[in-house]
Formats: sequence, structure tokens, C-alpha cells
Amino acid sequence: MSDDNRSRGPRRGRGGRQGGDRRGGRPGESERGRRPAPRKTGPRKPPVQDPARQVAFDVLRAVTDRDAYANLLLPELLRERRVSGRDAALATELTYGTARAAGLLDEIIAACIDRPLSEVDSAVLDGLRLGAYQLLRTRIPAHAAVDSAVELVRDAAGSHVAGFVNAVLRTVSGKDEQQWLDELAPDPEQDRIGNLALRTAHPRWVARAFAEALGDTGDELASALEADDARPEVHLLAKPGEISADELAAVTGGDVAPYSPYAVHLPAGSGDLSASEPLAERLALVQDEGSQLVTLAAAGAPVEGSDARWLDLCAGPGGKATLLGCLAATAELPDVHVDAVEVAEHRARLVEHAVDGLPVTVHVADGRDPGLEGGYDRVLVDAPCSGLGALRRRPESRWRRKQSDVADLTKLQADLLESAFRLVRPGGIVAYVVCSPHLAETEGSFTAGVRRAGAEIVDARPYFPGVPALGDGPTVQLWPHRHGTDAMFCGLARAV
Ligand SMILES: C[S@@+](CC[C@H](N)C(=O)[O-])C[C@H]1O[C@@H](n2cnc3c(N)ncnc32)[C@H](O)[C@@H]1O
Repeated sequence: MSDDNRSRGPRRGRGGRQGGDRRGGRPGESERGRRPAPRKTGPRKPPVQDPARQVAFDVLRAVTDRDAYANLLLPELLRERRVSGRDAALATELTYGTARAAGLLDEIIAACIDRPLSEVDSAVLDGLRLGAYQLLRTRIPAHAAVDSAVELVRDAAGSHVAGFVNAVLRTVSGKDEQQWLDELAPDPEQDRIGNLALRTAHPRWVARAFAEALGDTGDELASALEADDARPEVHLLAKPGEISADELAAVTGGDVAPYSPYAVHLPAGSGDLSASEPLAERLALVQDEGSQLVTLAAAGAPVEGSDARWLDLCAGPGGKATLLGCLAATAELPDVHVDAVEVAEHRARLVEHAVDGLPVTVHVADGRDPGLEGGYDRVLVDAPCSGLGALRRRPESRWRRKQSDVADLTKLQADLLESAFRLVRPGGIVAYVVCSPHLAETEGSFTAGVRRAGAEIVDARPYFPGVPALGDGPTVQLWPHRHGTDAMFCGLARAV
């Protein structure tokens, strides 16, 4: 941080007044649709440093500085620092909320200062984001949001930045989120996608990819982006042969899911579940219902003749390989064995751990040429992808992913599909899956791969029984706003 930040100060936010509303309410409570709150009265409390905000700030710093994953680091820090209960809930809300809204918060912060954000020290910017998130998207009183951000940044970057941070956040607090959006979002008549992108805190290219996949820039796009910006429910897999979904729901207090016979839904923010009994005893695992549905389609589409050799070509960390292995271990499929291929050694070890005791063999190999004997009856290609379908579960990823990543990924997807068609026998099934709705990675990669292989596309919709709104087929695109799942894509093809 240079002294610059102090001397050049904040911009007087375009018509906004200085100083903030004093908003009532409990810390951590979201208030997406702002409603007027009474002005807080009484003496101002001295700034209190608290473990929740310190954890949130430290995770945000690690995300910025070393590309850490918030959803992996946060539980680790909470455990390490023994932060629990309401503090843990507040830290989670602030970390995920700030990371998810970072691009929107940056636009608002940029409107309050008179220089490019790239010239603001990154610790200062993270502190401003954390403060701005509390001001705009929670009911935390403005003075607590501002003072705590000032203290965190003072500790991280020095006291000379305190005045700057205080002044910028006072300017931010001069308007609520809706007022900032009205000022900064493009005119929806001229730029509907840009307007929705900012309103739902998505990069424009992601919003455009959603619009292209939906064929819609109106209400459905708005619903899709809003659902993608909401905190998701936690989905569990009740491992077939170990526990039923009914039993798992009863033990966890969750709800049996609508579509997968093995899924249970728990409320958003259910916290660290690793210690809960069914997960600790490996009867269940965390897995999105959409991942279960595509795996069941890959295992359920009929093949002619034998059905004993299954291949999972991109297996790490092992969620789908576990479900395939559990199905293979049931009495109905006595002959099935699964080979699971993963190129990254450490991820292959995770697969080994996940499938322990199941009829699954793990191979550390490149799926493009794994050195396995061909003739498989089924091959699942759960290809590396942009992950645009699971942005709601990975708070920072929407701002980290770049449009330019997609070209490299589609090349890898093509190579893996080509390998799958070499390894499957005539009459066998190739299931192509990505956790993305981006057309280049979904229809584009799948149809090009099938055409090159001279295979036949199979209508996938009948293998998603009971799932509504699957469109015209033959491929299936699941959506958070339609199905409550991640936006998983599944294409099925039969080799000839
Ligand atoms: C979308 S993830 C698969 C998720 C997995 N099927 C599950 O359900 O847990 C893609 C995986 O492919 C792996 N991968 C990337 N390139 C690969 C390659 N050339 N061959 C095999 N695996 C690869 C990645 O390391 C990653 O673990």
C-alpha cells in the first residue's frame, strides 16, 4: 500500500452522501432485498476485533494471493482456530458472500475512488470488499462493518491506510445495493445481459454463456443467474447398499431429494458435515444430486450384450466412481467391475480412499491414452471443464475463471472423448458429462466427438426418470433454477 491511497482519498460517490445508515439486525443475516431499518442510537462502541471477521479476511487474502479455494481453506481455519457456533456461521457468510460478490463489490468500490482498482494494495482491497459486503448485503450495523474492516486492514497493511479505508466505506454506505445497481448497471434496454450480470454478481461472459445455453435473455436467464447466486443446499449421496435415502434423511434431519433415489438435501450452510455419523462411517458422502443423476444415466442406458466392464476415464476425486462402484456391488449387477483412471497422483489417491472395498481398480494414467485393454461396455467421460455449472458451490471461481480457459478445455475434452470411443466396444455406451452449461463444452464437444467417432447419439432423457423440463433432447442439461442441481450436462452415445 502506498501513501497515495491516503492522500488521494475517496471519490464522493456520485450523488451519495457521506456517512452510513445505521442498520439494525443480527450479524450474519442476509438482506438481499434491502428494506429500511431503524437508525441505531446510543453510544458508539469501540471497534472490536473478532475471530469471525479475522478468519473471513484471512481466507479472502489467501484466495487473492495464492489462489486458495475458499471452501477448502475456511473449514480448515475454523477448526484450527476453534471458531464455532455463531462466529463460524458469521465467518462463513462473510467469506462466501464476499468472494461470490467480489466483482460487483469492486465496481462499487471503484466508483468511490479516483484511481484504477489495480493500483490499490490487495490487502486493502480485500478489506474494502469485506466491509462493502457487510454494508450492502447484511444487516450488520454500518459502524461495525466499517470499523472492523479498518482494523483488519490496519493490522495487515499499516495504520497509514486506515483513513482511506474508512472514507471509502463511508462513501459505499451512502447508498444501498439497489441504489448502487441503479447507478452502475447498464441500461437493460440496451444491454440486458450486462444488466443482469451485474445485478446477480456474475462476469458478463458467464451471463452470456448462460443466455446462449438457455436461448433466453429474459426471465429465465434472470432466474438462472439468481439461482446461481444463492447459497446452495447441501446434497448427500446415500451410498447404495449401505444406507437408504430415507434412513439418511432421518439421521441427518434432511429431506429425501425429488429425483435421485439416493439423494438427501440439507439446508444451505449446514456447516462441516465430516464428523456427522453417516459421513464419518462412510455410509454417505457429499455429492450434488445432478452428479448422481448423470452417473445413474451412464449406468442405466441399455447396452446390447455383456455389461460387465465399466470405465471412469476422469475419476478424481472419486464421487462418481464411488456411485458406480456401489451400483456394481449390488446383487443386481454381480459381474460388473469398474476401472477408474485419474491423471493426477494425489487425486488418484483420493479415488482409492473413496472406493475402498468396492469393485473398482484405480489407475494413475492419462485418460487420453491410459494403456488399458479396450472393449469396455460403458465409458464415463466426466471431463475437466470450466465448472460454470457449479459456481454456486465454489464462491470465488466465477471471478477466477477466464473465457480464454474454455478453448484449452474443449481440446482436452475432444481428446478424452476420442480415447473413450477407442476403448468402448461396438454397442457399448459412452457417457459424456461436464459440470457446465457452456455450449462449446457441452453440445460442441459432445457432437463433434460423436461425429468423429461415427457413433450414434442416444436420447438421454429417458434415463433421467421423473426429472421435468429436460427440453427437446437428445442431450440433457440440468439447471439450478429448474432442478435444484448443479448445471450438469450429459450426452449419451452408442459406439457402432
Ligand atoms: C470433473 S473432474 C472429475 C470428477 C469425478 N468424476 C468425480 O465425480 O469425483 C475431472 C478430473 O479429470 C482429471 N483429469 C484431467 N486431465 C485428465 C486426463 N488427461 N486423464 C485423466 N484424468 C484427467 C482431473 O484431474 C480431475 O480430477
